[in-house]
Amino acid sequence: MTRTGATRSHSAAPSPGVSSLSSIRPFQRLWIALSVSGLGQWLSVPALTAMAAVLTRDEDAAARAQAVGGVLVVMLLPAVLLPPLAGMVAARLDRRLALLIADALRVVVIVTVPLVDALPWTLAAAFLVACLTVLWATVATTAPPALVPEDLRPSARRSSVRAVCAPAPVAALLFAFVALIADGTFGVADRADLALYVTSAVFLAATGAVAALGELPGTEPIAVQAPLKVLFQGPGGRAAEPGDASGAPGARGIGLAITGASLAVAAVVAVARVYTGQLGGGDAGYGAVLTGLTAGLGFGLFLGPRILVPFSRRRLLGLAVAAAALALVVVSLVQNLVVVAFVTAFLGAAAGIAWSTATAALTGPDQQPGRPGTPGTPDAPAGRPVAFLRSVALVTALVVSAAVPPLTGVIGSRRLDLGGGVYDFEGTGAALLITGLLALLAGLVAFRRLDDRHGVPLVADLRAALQGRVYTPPEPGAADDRMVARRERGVFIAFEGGEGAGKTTQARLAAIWLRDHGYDVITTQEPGATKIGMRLRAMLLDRDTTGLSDRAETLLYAADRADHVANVVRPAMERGGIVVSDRYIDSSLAYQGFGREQPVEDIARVNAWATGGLVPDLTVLLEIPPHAGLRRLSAPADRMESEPREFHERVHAGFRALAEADPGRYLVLDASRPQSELSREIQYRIREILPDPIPAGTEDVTSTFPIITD
Ligand SMILES: Nc1ncnc2c1ncn2[C@@H]1O[C@H](COP(=O)(O)OP(=O)(O)O)[C@@H](O)[C@H]1O
Ligand SMILES: Cc1cn([C@H]2C[C@H](O)[C@@H](COP(=O)(O)OP(=O)(O)O)O2)c(=O)[nH]c1=O
Repeated sequence: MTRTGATRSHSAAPSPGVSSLSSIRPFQRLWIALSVSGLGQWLSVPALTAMAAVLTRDEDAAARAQAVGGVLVVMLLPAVLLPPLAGMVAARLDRRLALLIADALRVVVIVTVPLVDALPWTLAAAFLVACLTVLWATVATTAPPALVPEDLRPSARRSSVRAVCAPAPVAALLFAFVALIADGTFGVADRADLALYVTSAVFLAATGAVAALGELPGTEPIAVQAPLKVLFQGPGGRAAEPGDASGAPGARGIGLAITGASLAVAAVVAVARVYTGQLGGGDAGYGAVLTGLTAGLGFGLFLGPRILVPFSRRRLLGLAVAAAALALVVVSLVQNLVVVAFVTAFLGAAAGIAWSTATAALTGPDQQPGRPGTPGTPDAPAGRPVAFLRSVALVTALVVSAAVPPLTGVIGSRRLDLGGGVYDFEGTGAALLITGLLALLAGLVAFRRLDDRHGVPLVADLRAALQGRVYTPPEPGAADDRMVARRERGVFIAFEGGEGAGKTTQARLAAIWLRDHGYDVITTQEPGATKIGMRLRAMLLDRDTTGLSDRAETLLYAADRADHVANVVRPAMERGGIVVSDRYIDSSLAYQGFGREQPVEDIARVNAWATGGLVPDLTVLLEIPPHAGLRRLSAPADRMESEPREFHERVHAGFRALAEADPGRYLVLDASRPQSELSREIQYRIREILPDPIPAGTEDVTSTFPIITD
């Protein structure tokens, strides 16, 4: 989640155990069989869509686009709806038998498509192939790990996912090659046949390879998550709550980003066959565009963890989605097949970067699959968030495949009179343009929601990252270095975060810096800034306090806050001071709301009443994983610190959700960074909200004041 941490966490080191995997013969043989089958699986998509296009060749572009879209829809539906059923079937079948059935039946179904030569059967066959693919994929990702020792299973799992996905660009290239041969050999009516026969042959080869395998042990459990359920429940596994406290910080923004990236990728796939036809390319052109897209995706997945290492991963995610969307806009406007193929490759790369960055952000630095230094990290902890993103992508692709082809028909061919000239466009291009703009909107909103460098100029940040460093704002220049004697209303700055995040340290450093510049600064904290507050604090934090109800705890913190605001904060602000508080209302929302699982709105209401609605001008949120923060503390744990890990995880996610709900008021920082860097960023942000400088004449006088250092 945090910038530098997440970046380092999935750097370029090889996955542990890969070299040992290659020495396990049964695993290798299964891997090869799965890769061949994977090739057939990816080849079946362009082959069946091309068949649908051939069968509607005498109809208009909209009808062709809908036939192609129909094939894509029926191929995606099983992937969205059937995984739980496939899991149940796979669990009851011998693993090898399940692979054999899936491969052999796909040989038969696909070979019948050119023989029957009719659209309804093409659609039905596409559906059957997709159902078999779901069954196959369930076994393909769970069978290989059972063949390797326990400690190699995580890398075996990742390796089998690669066997399933990596053949996609090879399949697209093979399709383009086969289409070139078919174009020169067959009549228009039979041009898609060869690709289908080749697909069938690939599945036949896979069947043979599986038949030659030995017994596949079924020790690895099959736990299949239903995509729609995962989508509804969110990455944390619970139904989404206001502010999204589902245990995966920023999940909504990340989900939105993946929606944007999937919109762009799926729109290209949905109209590529018809669009390339309109640009003068046949199936070979279609294959070339798909090759660009899939190779770009693969390259982007590889590049994601390695590109712009010092740059905020969250910013990178938003930017990658925006780049993919802009590429789609270019694809929609440039009516040249070669350019379209290249720009599509760029689109794929941007989407690949978005995917790998999103999964890294959701699974967190400690749970990165393949992270160096964590050999044997099981995929399980990362499984749920990745399943969530997969569901988002699948459902987006399904909606796009169902909606974009009809949209091309609704728009139709048009001529735009631009005064000086005319611009002819087809419904396909216009539908791509609309989807591209939607994806761009998703990317920009996601960027805003996810931005963890609020106030840091993007261009300077990017430039610094290109030079291999993290951008840190400059020291305040002479012109900003003005002093302020007094003003009518003060400034209220709160420091928030979990235990040991460095709130006290940073609040103190900020106060010193402000005092150095002549401000009247009041440092304070919660709970316990007043006499009454001290007594409440003792009650709240003493480990001897047992049986305190959650509501009573909430009210005691609110009582402390009411006293604090009435007797310390408001008087200081009324005399124009700058109040720096170590914790404020957000602590109650995070601890008593998210942590204790009480309704956050109720806590907010009680506290708004207690404080007369006083909200900080700036809240600095210092983020640190709870276990790391708690490790920093040396004193014996108090009543709150001794809460279980899950409590602190909820508090952590709660703080993040609060910041995301009102990004303008927060500065969110990775608290694992060095203290000096953090305080520099805090100073930079505080300067934005400081009162106006006083006239220069007064400055001459105040600049001679002695510096107060604490
Ligand atoms: N950025 C940092 N990096 C490493 N250690 C830090 C950092 N900031 C604070 N610390 C140390 O962590 C401990 C807890 O810091 P503190 O400011 O008391 O946290 P909090 O008030 O959030 O509980 C202290 O020992 C402090 O010196
Ligand atoms: C202000 C506030 C604090 N707390 C908790 C958080 C801390 O565990 C504890 C305050 O302890 P304290 O030692 O002051 O904070 P820190 O450990 O961050 O330096 O009270 C709440 O649960 N609700 C609140 O509203």
